[in-house]
Amino acid sequence: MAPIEIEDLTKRYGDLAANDAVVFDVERGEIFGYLGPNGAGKTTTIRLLLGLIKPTAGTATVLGADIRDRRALTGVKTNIGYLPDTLGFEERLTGTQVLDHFARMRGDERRAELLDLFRPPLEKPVETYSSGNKRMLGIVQAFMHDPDLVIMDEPTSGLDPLKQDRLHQFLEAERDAGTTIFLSSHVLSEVQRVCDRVGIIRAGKLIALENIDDLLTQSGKNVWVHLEEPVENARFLTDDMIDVEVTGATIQFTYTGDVKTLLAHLVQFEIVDADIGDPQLDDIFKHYYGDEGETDATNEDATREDTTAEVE
Ligand SMILES: Nc1ncnc2c1ncn2[C@@H]1O[C@H](COP(=O)(O)OP(=O)(O)OP(=O)(O)O)[C@@H](O)[C@H]1O
Repeated sequence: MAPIEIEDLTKRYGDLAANDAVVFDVERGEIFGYLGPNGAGKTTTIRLLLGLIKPTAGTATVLGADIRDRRALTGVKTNIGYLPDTLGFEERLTGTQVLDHFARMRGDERRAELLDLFRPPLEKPVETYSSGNKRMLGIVQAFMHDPDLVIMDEPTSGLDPLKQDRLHQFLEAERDAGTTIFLSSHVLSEVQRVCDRVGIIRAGKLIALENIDDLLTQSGKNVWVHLEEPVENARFLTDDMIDVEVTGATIQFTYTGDVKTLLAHLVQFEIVDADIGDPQLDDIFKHYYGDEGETDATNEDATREDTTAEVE
């Protein structure tokens, strides 16, 4: 059984489907990236998986426990690490006291090793921490009981590039040692770097589920051509060119056909300069989202059902 199996998972807030019949599995020993812009439904899925909110329909299992079965879910939580998007630590406690609290619930056999790596301050109250240091404490908390499955909501938000890099290397090493990692992100370079597979969610619906390498290769080539002078679109453009942008004599597009055919086509024109390259994940993301990349604060005024951010 896969560590996470999601079946038609649905969560409605009034008319809004924050998750709409979402289906996918997260396999053992992979880093799975869950992508989508603000408001797409990523946090909703995570909170459902942790039993912090209840599904309207459908279900999921996490380490074999049905998320609707409170007792079963509590049983497996000792083997799950969770890094919430908003860290709900008791602000007056020191870092050490926060970690002691989680250690009493789930253990802390890797605490020293993780503190050595991520180095959050320990002796001052959490309310005085920078957001980056708070996240470092959260990372220690999420991994210190050596869980089989770690769920992270926007893990690098607030981290400087060096700390991001340290976290990415750490996640890759954990994955190689067999830990399953599910992370949500809208930092596409991060997902492209560390994730093995990716699920893309849009307005509550899963719209892509792919191995990262396949997603990048299937998505064609990014082509940029600068011509001696503008030509008529009808002469230049072919059906294999998508996401086309023409600015004067410069044409940019994604080419979904065979590269040899493209080159044979291009030589008919007076080309000043050209570049043909592999797409990046952000190009693919733009393709899926179009102009909606900046969604979608829909229903922000709806009544919030639950604001708990910490695993019980
Ligand atoms: N408790 C709630 N009550 C009403 N609407 C909610 C509630 N929680 C989330 N929503 C709505 O559900 C949708 C999905 O929200 P969600 O937080 O899952 O998105 P997200 O992809 O995690 O976004 P972000 O990247 O901004 O964290 C949004 O439209 C949001 O306003």
